[in-house]
Amino acid sequence: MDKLIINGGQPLQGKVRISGAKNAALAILCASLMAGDEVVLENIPDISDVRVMIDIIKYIGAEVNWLSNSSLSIIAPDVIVADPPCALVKKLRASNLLLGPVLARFGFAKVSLPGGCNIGVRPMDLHFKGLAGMGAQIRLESGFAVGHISDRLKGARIYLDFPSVGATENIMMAACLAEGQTVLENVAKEPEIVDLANFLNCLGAKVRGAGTDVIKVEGVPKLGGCVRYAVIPDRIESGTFMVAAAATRGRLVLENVIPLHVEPICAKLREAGVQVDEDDDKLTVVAGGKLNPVDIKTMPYPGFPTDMQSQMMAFLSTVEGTSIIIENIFENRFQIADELIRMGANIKVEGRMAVVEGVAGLYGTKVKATDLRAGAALVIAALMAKGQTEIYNTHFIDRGYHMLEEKLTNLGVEIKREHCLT
Ligand SMILES: CC(=O)N[C@H]1[C@@H](OP(=O)(O)OP(=O)(O)OC[C@H]2O[C@@H](n3ccc(=O)[nH]c3=O)[C@H](O)[C@@H]2O)O[C@H](CO)[C@@H](O)[C@@H]1O
Ligand SMILES: C=C(OP(=O)(O)O)C(=O)O
Repeated sequence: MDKLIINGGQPLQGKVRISGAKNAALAILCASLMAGDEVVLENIPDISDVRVMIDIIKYIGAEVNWLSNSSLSIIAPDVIVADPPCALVKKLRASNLLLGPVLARFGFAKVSLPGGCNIGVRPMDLHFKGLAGMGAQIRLESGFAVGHISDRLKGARIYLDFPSVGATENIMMAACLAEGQTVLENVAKEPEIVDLANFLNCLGAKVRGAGTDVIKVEGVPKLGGCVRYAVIPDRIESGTFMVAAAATRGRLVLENVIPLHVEPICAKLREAGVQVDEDDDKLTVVAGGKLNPVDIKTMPYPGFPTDMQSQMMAFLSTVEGTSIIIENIFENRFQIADELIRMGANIKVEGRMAVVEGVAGLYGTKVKATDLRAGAALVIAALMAKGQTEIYNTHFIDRGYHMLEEKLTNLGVEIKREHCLT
């Protein structure tokens, strides 16, 4: 176990380069199992979720080699081990994305129900409904999702009751190898879905409409390889640094960003009185003077992302006035409030609503991350706080932030990591 020790109170100043998107990279790693030839992926973040996913796909039989600290070569096998070990699968949420590709390519899959952060109930009913709609026999057996297909999946019309990111991805991937056309309605529109669709098309799939409510996939018998595919920048890492700059009343230039993907975050920061300027793949965030409280409701993209809610809560805890946050996606994402309260914040949680009364400042103390974004929020709180903060459970933060300490050190932060027993 490690802890992060941060001496706060300084505005963030300087430039930071954003890494590749965790959620796009994880889905694309799963999709690589469907490739008939070598795939070279670039802009892959070297974070613990990616490392675990690589271990899983290697176990399944893929040959995976790092070509640099952010690029990988993958050669998927013809014969696989279709039941990766539960201990690995349970380490991350995105392992649920193995089901569609493995089933579609190899006809059988047995994948433990995924693990990941405890941010709420995370069923897979929509994934199962979609795959079953294409002719797969899917059942839940002692904590495993087990799927069979007798020949090839069959294209179908599938309506999602909720635009689930994972269900959209799983069904879209499987549909690439189905016979005939699949029409997926009420799908998720997140940028990671578009990135995955672009990658699949690079392998020879025929996916249209990603990024809209309806995705149409014309199935092909097999997919090829891809000489080079660069994953999009991480919009949640971008948002985290933007909010950290605002929270510390700093001045930060973010490089390797797609401004459109962070528009919901830019909009809320501007509403709070933070200056956000866009220029191609760069964003400049400048905060100072009096800021305004804002209300936030998390929604599927292009709404405000649930993965940025905790970081905004940390920021708003020192903005004078009352901010209201409504969490519509994951019911346990307010666990962070207790830790912020330890640091002096004034937050009341009532079901899916949190009321944040801005205080003059936070103070450093010992706190623990309860999930990945709660960890990011505590880092932001620590950057603002007077004195020293020790953040425990850093393994959550390591799931999703590439070189966090190095990046913050370059921005003038005093931060170090120490091994600890708890
Ligand atoms: C690896 C990855 O990409 N993770 C992201 C993905 O998670 P994930 O793909 O798990 O999130 P979903 O979009 O599927 O979940 C959203 C909501 O749908 C519900 N649901 C989902 C599937 C299902 O079969 N049945 C069902 O009821 C969930 O309980 C949740 O309330 O999207 C979330 C929502 O933007 C993000 O917070 C996660 O960072
Ligand atoms: C919830 C998240 O990820 P996952 O779905 O991988 O748990 C996240 O990235 O904030």
